[in-house]
Amino acid sequence: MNTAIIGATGYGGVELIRMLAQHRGVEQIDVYSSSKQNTKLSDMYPHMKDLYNEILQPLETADWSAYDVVFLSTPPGISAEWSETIAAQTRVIDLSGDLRLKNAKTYEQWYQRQGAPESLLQEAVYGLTEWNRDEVAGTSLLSNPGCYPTAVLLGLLPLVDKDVIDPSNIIIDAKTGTTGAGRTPSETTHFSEMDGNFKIYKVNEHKHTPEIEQALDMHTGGNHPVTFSPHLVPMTRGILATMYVPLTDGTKSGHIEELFHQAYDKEPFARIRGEKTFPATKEVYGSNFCDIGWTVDERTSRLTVVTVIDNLVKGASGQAIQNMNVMLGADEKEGISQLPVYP
Ligand SMILES: NC(=O)C1=CN([C@@H]2O[C@H](COP(=O)(O)OP(=O)(O)OC[C@H]3O[C@@H](n4cnc5c(N)ncnc54)[C@H](OP(=O)(O)O)[C@@H]3O)[C@@H](O)[C@H]2O)C=CC1
Ligand SMILES: CC(=O)N[C@@H](CCC(=O)OP(=O)(O)O)C(=O)O
Repeated sequence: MNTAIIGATGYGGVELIRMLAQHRGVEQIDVYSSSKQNTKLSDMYPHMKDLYNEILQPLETADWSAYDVVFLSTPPGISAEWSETIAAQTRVIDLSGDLRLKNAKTYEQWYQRQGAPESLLQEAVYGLTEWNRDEVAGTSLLSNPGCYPTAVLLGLLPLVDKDVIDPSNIIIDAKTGTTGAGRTPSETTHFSEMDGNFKIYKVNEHKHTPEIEQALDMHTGGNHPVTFSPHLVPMTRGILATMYVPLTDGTKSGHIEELFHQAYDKEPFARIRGEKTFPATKEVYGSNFCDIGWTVDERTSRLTVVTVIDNLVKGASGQAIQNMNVMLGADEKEGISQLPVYP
């Protein structure tokens, strides 16, 4: 398999290389850059020295048809511009938010930029692999989910799908490490702003809100806004999402357990930790796992679901490779079955 990465100099790109390099079906990983062409990627990232020696190439002269898959690991707006050209020649996996929202107006409202062409939005398949495997297998234009939506939806979909929670009153409280913001330093994420600090940001304004709602609404058939409060914590990787949801009348905790098992017992990357057994971010660090725990509060009839992922793996590059494997009919676990790094 021949692969190419646009945006290879970013965190998502480097994480793609780490895992593609361990993929037994991948022969070539070419890297493209809009700003650092003709230098070695390992000059920027010395941890790759002598392990990955490819030179960054310019996008303009690429022959995309030479690749089985092209990954776009670029900021919003870039894949809206490039996907059409590349998708005419080969498979595309877009890690940005450009092709996730089916409604261009919703994208424009939340991302405050013009959306991708309508034809691309309709063609792109949303690749939350556990819930969309058949569609993923049949597409050549894949939109990889956002990091927060991956953590949130893997925890909620088994429940909304079977009507055991009230979808009109969902509260999501999620925490992320700073790599979620990419490699470019910013005032919000640099060391002295984050060390020993803990911040809430973009409350009710985060661009992942409509992505979460779109997926939930597809399962409920309704139109239910969610409350979403993201937080930044002083760690490099990881997301822990806590979802507070009212149970519908008569739902018992044993039924919740059964639904998680029904949804995920055969899934290689969704691990059920059980009732009152809560996962921590380090337990999935560097891996493609999403771990899930929960508890029922009988006093309030509320369910608390907790999920953890590594934002750069299951939240981005790992899930992108999982989707690539499904698209190409390879073993879904190939290249991404590393154990978490612990401690
Ligand atoms: N970090 C995370 O946890 C997650 C990230 N994502 C999404 O994945 C994408 C990549 O994220 P991440 O790697 O963290 O971001 P980074 O900021 O670390 O990297 C993005 C890369 O995009 C490239 N780029 C910038 N401008 C252009 C351009 N005009 N044309 C082509 N390439 C360009 C840059 O490389 P160069 O200058 O060399 O071209 C840069 O290295 C983003 O859309 C992000 O939102 C999704 C889920 C989780
Ligand atoms: C810490 C931090 O800033 N995290 C990012 C995570 C979003 C992301 O990377 O996802 P997209 O692919 O949807 O752009 C944020 O909150 O915007």
